[in-house]
Amino acid sequence: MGYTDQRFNVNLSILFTELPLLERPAAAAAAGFTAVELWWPWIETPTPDRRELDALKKALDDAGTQLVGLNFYAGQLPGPDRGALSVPGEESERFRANIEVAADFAASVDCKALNALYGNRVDGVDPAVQDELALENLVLAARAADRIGAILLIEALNKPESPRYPLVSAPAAVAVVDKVNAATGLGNAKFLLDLYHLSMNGEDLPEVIENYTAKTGHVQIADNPGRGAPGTGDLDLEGLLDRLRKAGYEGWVGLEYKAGDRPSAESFEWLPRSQRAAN
Ligand SMILES: O=C(O)C(=O)CO
Repeated sequence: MGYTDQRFNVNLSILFTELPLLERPAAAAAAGFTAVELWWPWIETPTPDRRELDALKKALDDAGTQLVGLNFYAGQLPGPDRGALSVPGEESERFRANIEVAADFAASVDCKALNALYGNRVDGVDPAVQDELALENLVLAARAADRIGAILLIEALNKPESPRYPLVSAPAAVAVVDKVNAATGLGNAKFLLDLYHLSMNGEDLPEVIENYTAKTGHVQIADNPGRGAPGTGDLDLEGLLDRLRKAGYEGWVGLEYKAGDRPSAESFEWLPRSQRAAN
């Protein structure tokens, strides 16, 4: 048990961001990793030029890295936004325009998990209206994911850092997972269980693992406080990952932490090099 048994991947939207996007896959590979994940890399546009998509695919292929998770377009993230799909008007339209583009890109690199951030509450808009729009858009996203044999992830964030995001607990995110599956009948919507966000919310992590592992499609980690590498905070991440494994989780564990005051390549000392390549 312990870190030895896990399949780690590196989040290239939070680690290696000191490098241009197209250099990050090779940097992760040089650090010993074979799997990576990304937030939507083109925050200004849900529909980048074909050449940009091809260049990213080439960078992933040339580095020998497998993309194992991709966020749909989520507005300005990093930035004030936390998704677009529940935000009426232009942002929802941008999310819709992104669905097939993101799914086709994921298919082109054999990526099997698409993460759909829900979006912030908007002043003056009835939350029920936002939730209705969200369900419509999530159903479209789940169908697109299904078309390419992928799962659709729904993530809980943390309230202190995302005060306008409505899914700030595991039960809230899982309730949306259940609604999407009930609406599509596809069963491919899953919970993205991020131990950092949930611990920031003060949730009982062993209880969350016990209750929701069966509905979990992806896991992400960072230590708390600080969102740094394992060992920089107080979380028993090794013990929590053991619990997840015992509860039946065999999927990816995304390293979604900040390197801090050092180059990203120096932030993996907690994980022996021999355990970085996915098996
Ligand atoms: O914004 C974040 O913190 C995320 O985890 C996005 O996936």
